[in-house]
Amino acid sequence: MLGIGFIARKIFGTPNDRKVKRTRPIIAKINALEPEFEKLTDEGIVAKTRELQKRAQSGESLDALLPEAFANCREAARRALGLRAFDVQLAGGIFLHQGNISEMKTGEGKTLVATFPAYLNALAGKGVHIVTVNDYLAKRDSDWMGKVYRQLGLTCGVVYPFQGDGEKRAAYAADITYATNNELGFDYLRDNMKASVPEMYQRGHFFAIVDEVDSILIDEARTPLIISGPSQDRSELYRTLDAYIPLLDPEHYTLDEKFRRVTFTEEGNEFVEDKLHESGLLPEGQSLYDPESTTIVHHITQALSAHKLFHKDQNYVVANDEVVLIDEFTGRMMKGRRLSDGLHQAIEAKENVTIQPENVTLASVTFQNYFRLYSKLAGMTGTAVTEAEEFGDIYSLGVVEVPTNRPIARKDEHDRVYRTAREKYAAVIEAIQEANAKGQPTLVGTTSIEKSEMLSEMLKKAGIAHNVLNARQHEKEALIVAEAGKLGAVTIATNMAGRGTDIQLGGNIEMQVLQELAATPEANPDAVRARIESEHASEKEKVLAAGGLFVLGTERHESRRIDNQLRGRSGRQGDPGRSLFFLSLEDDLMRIFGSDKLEGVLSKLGMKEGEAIIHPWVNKSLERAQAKVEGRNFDMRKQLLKFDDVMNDQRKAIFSQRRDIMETDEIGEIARDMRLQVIEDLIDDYAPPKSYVDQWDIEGMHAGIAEQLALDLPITQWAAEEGVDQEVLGERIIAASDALMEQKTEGFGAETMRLIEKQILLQTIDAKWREHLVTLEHLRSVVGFRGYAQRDPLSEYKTEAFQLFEAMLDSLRFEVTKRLGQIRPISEEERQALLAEQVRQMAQAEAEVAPTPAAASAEPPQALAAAVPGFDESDPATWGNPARNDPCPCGSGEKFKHCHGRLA
Ligand SMILES: Nc1ncnc2c1ncn2[C@@H]1O[C@H](COP(=O)(O)OP(=O)(O)OP(=O)(O)O)[C@@H](O)[C@H]1O
Repeated sequence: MLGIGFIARKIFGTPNDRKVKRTRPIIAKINALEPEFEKLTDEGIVAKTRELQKRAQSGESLDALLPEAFANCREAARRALGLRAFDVQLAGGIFLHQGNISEMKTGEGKTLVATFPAYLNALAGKGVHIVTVNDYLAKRDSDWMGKVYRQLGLTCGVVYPFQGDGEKRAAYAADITYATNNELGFDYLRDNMKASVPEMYQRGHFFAIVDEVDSILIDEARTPLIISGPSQDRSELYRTLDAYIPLLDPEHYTLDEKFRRVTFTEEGNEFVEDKLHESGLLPEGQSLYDPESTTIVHHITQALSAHKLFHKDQNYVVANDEVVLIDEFTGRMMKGRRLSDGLHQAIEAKENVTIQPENVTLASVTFQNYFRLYSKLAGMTGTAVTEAEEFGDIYSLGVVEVPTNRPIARKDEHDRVYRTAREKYAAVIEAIQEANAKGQPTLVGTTSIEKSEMLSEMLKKAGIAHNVLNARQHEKEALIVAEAGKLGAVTIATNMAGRGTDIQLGGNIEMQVLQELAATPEANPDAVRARIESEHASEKEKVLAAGGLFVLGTERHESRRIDNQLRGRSGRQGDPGRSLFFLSLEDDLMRIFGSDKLEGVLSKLGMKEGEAIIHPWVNKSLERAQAKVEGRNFDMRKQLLKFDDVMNDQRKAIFSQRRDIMETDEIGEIARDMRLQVIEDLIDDYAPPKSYVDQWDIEGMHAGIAEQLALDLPITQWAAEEGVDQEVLGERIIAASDALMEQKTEGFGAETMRLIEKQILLQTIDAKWREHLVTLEHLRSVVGFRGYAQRDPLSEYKTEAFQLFEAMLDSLRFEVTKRLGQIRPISEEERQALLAEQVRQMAQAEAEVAPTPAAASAEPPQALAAAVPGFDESDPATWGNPARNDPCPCGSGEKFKHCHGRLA
């Protein structure tokens, strides 16, 4: 029976239908403008952009400009790419502009959709960021869509790892910037470690369109981005502990695959304890349960995890003496990403590669918090409804389903479930052969590099020609994708073939033209293109007749979305296609997530060797298992976010303080306020409020003042005077310390003093903040245990994190005041000595680099000769090139690298 809800939906439409309907009048306006814009010359299009920019920047709302801007953009894209955006694409663009997630089915052309809101919002002149999941897509999309922006008279840039400074700066200064979430997050962190505003790359966080938004804001949200620096080398420890793991028996540990957890049993603990005693890593008489053993327990547990939870070629690959992680969702190598807390080192020990030094966190941010910096956020995806709740909860983003341009013609068949993996793969090979025989291009999805290579071996044996697309082959990605839609092509892929893998039926014309022109440079490009286009048309005809692209899945992923993305490689733009998953009871997902019931049912049905069960009930029960995992991950992320929120508020406070300090002209006042607070604290400590003189710790105060303010004051005498209370004392100390600082300012000159104050403040903030991050991390791991004491870990964490933050600010004030008290201009003799030392060191450095002419010429000796006669400590331009470990010529007493050397 149909419920009231259904009838109501039929009459009134769903909320989604209504949202889509509301775009109709706007789209009608854009369409009505089309003939007028078609008539514009190329210059006319650019002139229109300039006009719109003026209007936007003089206060006209972007909403009001939308129809003209979209009409201009559509015309520009038609000229630059030969694609006329469909009405549904405009609708998708409108939703993005309104700060929503546009859900558009795979292959509907989201890359083009993003140009509309990007163009409109870029008119405001504050920069628009388009965020992609990987560097390949950032480059591809900025090349591809860059043509549209240029046609419109706007600039477009791309940001990528290891880019030159100038190029990156230009990319961020462009109207539209393409970048991965990683690069954006890292640049944000790096920017906030810089010493002055002009050095920063990002000019703010105005509007971001996040492509494949669920991958970035949901899958990856759990991973914090971390900038870290090396600390001590403990490779010996890792190697020693690693050697114990292979000696363990199954009763020594318990493995919980569902929660990805492995722990030692009582027996295991005893075994390990003995081993540690033998090697001397654990002192005799100390047990693993003693609090002093925390670190060693931690590391031996990591060694165990490295062996039991991390699998080569599934979770990571070993390449060039390095352990490189593989992204679970995209199947791509995550170069530079390291597991924390010694886990990466444990895996390195297991794989017997060089153990990289452990790192300490210098700065970190999660994607969730990075993206919450933007004034407006929007996203695109093929598959968001499964996570609509999370988007609403965490990012306040609404999800709108945009209808497809043409109905989907792909057939998604029911799963086929076999008893064993062996039977499953036999059936897979057979299905590939069958499709191949009629020329249907086939894309085979696998869940790991290992499995993709195993299947490749099997196909070789069966004599079927094919390509393999996995993280090992990523250089050839574009080429393999370009071929994958050709008649009879077979492509085995890991989940690298997901978002953005645009497989064109009959092959990719552009790629073929490029290849042919590279092989025969003398050929006429137009003739080559014409021939390839006509060949392509007939090949596409045959592929369509064979049924379009066949997507064959060999396992289901934990997340439904990843499965849907694989299916979505087929049936793009209304093309025909087919998708089918082959599963077995031995698959991880089935094994781990309640296949008992399933197995019972199947055995009752009495399956024969090689036979599959195909039933909608199986699909349903699998989807339930997947939903369960997704739900659990969601809860984990929410919890993580709550913890991270605490740090995020603190980070925002510190980063904004930092920026104020970089920009302010009143640094002297900030430093003085800090000093006054320090003096107040000192008096409170040694002469508490309402206490009498004979209760004061006068000696302590004298020493404290000497230490903090570099002043030797007659506190004892003052305290003996009639009528001297805390207030009078305070006034005298302030006067003395003000006088001292004034004297220093005169000695250095006001300008240099400001520079020094700024640097000391920034350096100290950075150092304190880093220490604080480490402390917070420790606090986080410790509060978990407190759960046993019936206390809520989160509120414990919040309270303590706040106290730690306040303590950090206190110690920041003390440190800055102390360091400023210690600086002094250097004397004439010291200056001479310093110069002599510099000359000596430079001569030595030159002697060392002499054998390589290039390096020697990089530091011309004239630089020094020119610098010495005019040396002026207040003018860094006259210092020549001090060595990093030398005292800073400004006379701060700090090493150059910690002082002015940081700015250079
Ligand atoms: N208006 C249009 N007219 C004709 N073809 C179009 C149009 N818009 C996009 N296309 C084509 O559709 C294909 C898919 O585009 P695109 O890769 O942007 O899809 P997508 O929505 O991002 O898919 P997915 O995210 O699932 O990979 C491309 O080959 C593109 O050229």
